Amino acid sequence: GAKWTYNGPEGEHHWSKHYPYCGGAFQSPIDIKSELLRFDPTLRPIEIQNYNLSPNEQLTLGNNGHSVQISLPSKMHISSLPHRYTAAQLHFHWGSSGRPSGSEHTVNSKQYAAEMHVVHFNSDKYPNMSMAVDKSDGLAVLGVLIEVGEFNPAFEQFLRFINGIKYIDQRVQVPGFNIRALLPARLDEFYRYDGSLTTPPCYPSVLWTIFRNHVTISRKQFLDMATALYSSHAQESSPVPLNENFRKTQLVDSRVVLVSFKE
Ligand SMILES: NS(=O)(=O)c1cc(-c2ccccc2)cc(-c2ccccc2)c1
Ligand SMILES: [Zn+2]
Repeated sequence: GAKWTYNGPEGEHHWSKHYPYCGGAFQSPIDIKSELLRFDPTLRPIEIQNYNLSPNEQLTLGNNGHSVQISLPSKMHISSLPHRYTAAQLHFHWGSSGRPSGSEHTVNSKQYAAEMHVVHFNSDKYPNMSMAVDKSDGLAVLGVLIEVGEFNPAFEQFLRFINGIKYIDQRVQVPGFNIRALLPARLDEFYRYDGSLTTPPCYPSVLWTIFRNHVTISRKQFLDMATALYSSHAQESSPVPLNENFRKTQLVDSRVVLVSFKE
């Protein structure tokens, strides 16, 4: 995509020059602070369909220069929201080998090692992702906070291929696996707020669901993700490591964060 980075002259403080929404309201990520929270008894558990993919299905694992992403089949969707939200892709944000804190959302100022985003679009109202991406009810993203701890076999299903996508625009096909296994056990405990894409063009089009409980990956798995990738092309003489790909937390203004749990 167009040139933007997380640091330097095209870093996040300059995004709004080419992407005006990045300087606007309803921006993500945010620091989820206790004093912002309001329990909402009407929040239903997240219900997902067709996340358990067969190994006979192929998924595209790619390096887009800003993150590692996995394309998702359109049979995967969220069925518990007011409209059907169909899966498009999932990707990650992480720190670096020297700084194992690279989540985008923080909880009472605690930053996690990394964060996964599963991006869906409102397929009831829009024919495809491109038509949905800039509409206020266009996208629903599931956010999972990631800590370093126990080894996570589900993450291994794609991490074992990561050396095939070291450089920008490289892609490999990987066998399908149970994407549900990447999520925490409890899909009924989450934070909910209206926000935006956390990358340019920063459209305020995202219904955010951040699960309360984090998942863990091992230190080696974290290092694989945080040190394997470059945002430069394969033949470039000076490779540019792809890490610290998280946006800083944004102003909440008068937004409230709803929670589905009481204590
Ligand atoms: N972080 S995010 O969830 O807000 C996000 C969503 C989408 C997104 C994806 C499909 C449709 C619509 C929006 C793309 C990115 C992205 C990450 C790295 C590089 C470029 C773009 C990030
Ligand atoms: Zn993201």
